[in-house]
Amino acid sequence: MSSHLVDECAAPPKNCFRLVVLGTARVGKTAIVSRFLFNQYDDQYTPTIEDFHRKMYRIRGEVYRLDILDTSGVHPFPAMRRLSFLTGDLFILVYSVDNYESYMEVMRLREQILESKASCKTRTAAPPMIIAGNKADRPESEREVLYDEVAKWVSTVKKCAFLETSAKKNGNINELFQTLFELAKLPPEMSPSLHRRVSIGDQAWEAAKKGISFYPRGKQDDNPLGVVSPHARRPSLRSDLIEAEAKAEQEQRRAEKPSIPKISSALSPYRSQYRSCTWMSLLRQAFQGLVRPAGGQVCRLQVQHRCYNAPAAGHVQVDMNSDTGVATVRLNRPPVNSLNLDVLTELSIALEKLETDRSCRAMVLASAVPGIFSAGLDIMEMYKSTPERCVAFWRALQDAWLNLYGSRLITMAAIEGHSPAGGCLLAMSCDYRVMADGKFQIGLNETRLGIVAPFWFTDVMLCTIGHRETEKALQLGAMYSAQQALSIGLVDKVVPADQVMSTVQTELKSWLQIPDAARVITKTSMRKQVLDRLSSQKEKDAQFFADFILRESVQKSLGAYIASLQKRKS
Ligand SMILES: CCCCC/C=C\C/C=C\CCC/C=C/C(=O)SCCNC(=O)CCNC(=O)[C@H](O)C(C)(C)COP(=O)(O)OP(=O)(O)OC[C@H]1O[C@@H](n2cnc3c(N)ncnc32)[C@H](O)[C@@H]1OP(=O)(O)O
Repeated sequence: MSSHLVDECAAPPKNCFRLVVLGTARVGKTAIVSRFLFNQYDDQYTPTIEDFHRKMYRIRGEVYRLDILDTSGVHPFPAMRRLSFLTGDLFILVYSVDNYESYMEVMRLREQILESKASCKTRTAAPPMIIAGNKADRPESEREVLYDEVAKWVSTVKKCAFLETSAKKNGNINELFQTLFELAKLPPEMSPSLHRRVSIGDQAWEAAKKGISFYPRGKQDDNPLGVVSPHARRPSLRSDLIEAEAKAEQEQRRAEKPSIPKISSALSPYRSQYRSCTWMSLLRQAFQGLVRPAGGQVCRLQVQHRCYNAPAAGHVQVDMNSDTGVATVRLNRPPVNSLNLDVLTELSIALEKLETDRSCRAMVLASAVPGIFSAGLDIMEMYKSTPERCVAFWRALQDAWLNLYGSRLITMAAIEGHSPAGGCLLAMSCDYRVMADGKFQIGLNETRLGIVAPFWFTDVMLCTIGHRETEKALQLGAMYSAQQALSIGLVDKVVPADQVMSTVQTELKSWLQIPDAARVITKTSMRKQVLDRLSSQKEKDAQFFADFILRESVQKSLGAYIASLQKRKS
């Protein structure tokens, strides 16, 4: 039976909750989830990338839905991680009693969740959380985290509980969920021991779905049921938004005060602040703490992004060919694909998703806008902006670049148009570049705008064309034709515009013949130093960018450059 039938008895928004499970690798997050859902334990360790589960309940005549996000402890996917903070209603933070560092990570995670929630002023400033000290079955001699130390810390923090657990021995798993559900004021029957686990097709569940009594009269309501949806998929951004709105409306109707505005109306005053403001951009701004709710009222933003065929994904289109394992990612922000906060966020999330998609081996970065690859960073993000916005924007760029340059995938740029500055950075960060011959230009032209290419732009160019060419290119802010770019090694192949894509596909064939593991190790070892240089100083770099770009002299140069672009047009 398919999962949509489970959803036939859809839970009302007020009864839908998202539980996010976080912690470092190998602490037993998936084992806890597996005990909770299936009462199973698997001794084999397989790193989780991100798993989504859904459990439906029928409790006292009402339907409830619990979505569970089992997150990765291994991979650094910052955009996905921040989204999980934003969309979670309740959290389990897991450490392992034999690993002190994993406990430290739990403390950091709690801070990050609170920071993220506070920044978008969601209804729950401190969401309910429980700390699970897992692997409590380990011998005392291996213990690195003392029970008393954690208990003492947890007693000082709000809306937080603590239990030691053993997913292996099924120790305290029921209690863990029961305590969390109590803390979150959810029905206690949601915990494993307080409802009957049934499967789809079970007569009791089918009867409950139809609202008829399977049991003798009056008995059904006393028998809470829980069913795991076998094919649950993460909801799209749009359906999450619709649901979040419905939930907020419902709550507004239920509670006479305080009134909770519709999300759209709560956020609408902010739409006018930004050009082409989409829901994705509102998510992004909330994500970065830039959206404040209207009129001092509270609103809840519970959204999720799915990159494949997500109807709400506007600026980055992903087309995954599962036969070949090749994804095509197209920038789609007319007129010139300038990279603003939204585009960079969408790009980051798309890249993270592809990175975790085991069927994906290669990615072609291209444009959906004719005649342009990307005009680079959106100058309007840097002109007359605020320090907070500048930092948020720069962090988004850093994340997108780290995801692209550090990707395990074969990455190829199909440059079918102009590619200045940030556009050139994206192209250079791929493994291979094919450019259309003709009038199009590519290069790092920052000095012409009166700004300076950051050290990591420079590093990538150095790795691509060497020291001497980079020195000249950067000082002059040189823009090259495709043929000139080919001659200095800035691109790998130049072909007529209508053959760029087919040439990329042909080139890909030989790259795909190389065993992935060997290729990835080689790529990683060659790029590590450059990636580490930025990773180790991201915050400093973001602050430095904001300070630099907001200097009066730099703003003046940017203003003049914008005017020159407009003049050239007229
Ligand atoms: C020791 C000190 C170290 C300090 C270092 C610290 C920190 C680093 C600080 C700063 C680093 C910043 C790094 C910056 C990177 C960048 O990417 S900056 C962006 C550079 N991009 C450009 O210069 C491209 C400019 N655009 C063009 O040249 C052309 O538009 C084109 C891409 C060749 C396309 O030409 P065409 O097809 O003719 O289109 P139009 O020129 O008519 O443009 C259409 C509209 O789009 C607007 N636009 C163009 N580019 C951008 C852009 N990048 N951002 C925003 N808007 C852009 C253009 O103005 C037109 O708008 P209107 O229709 O007139 O409204």
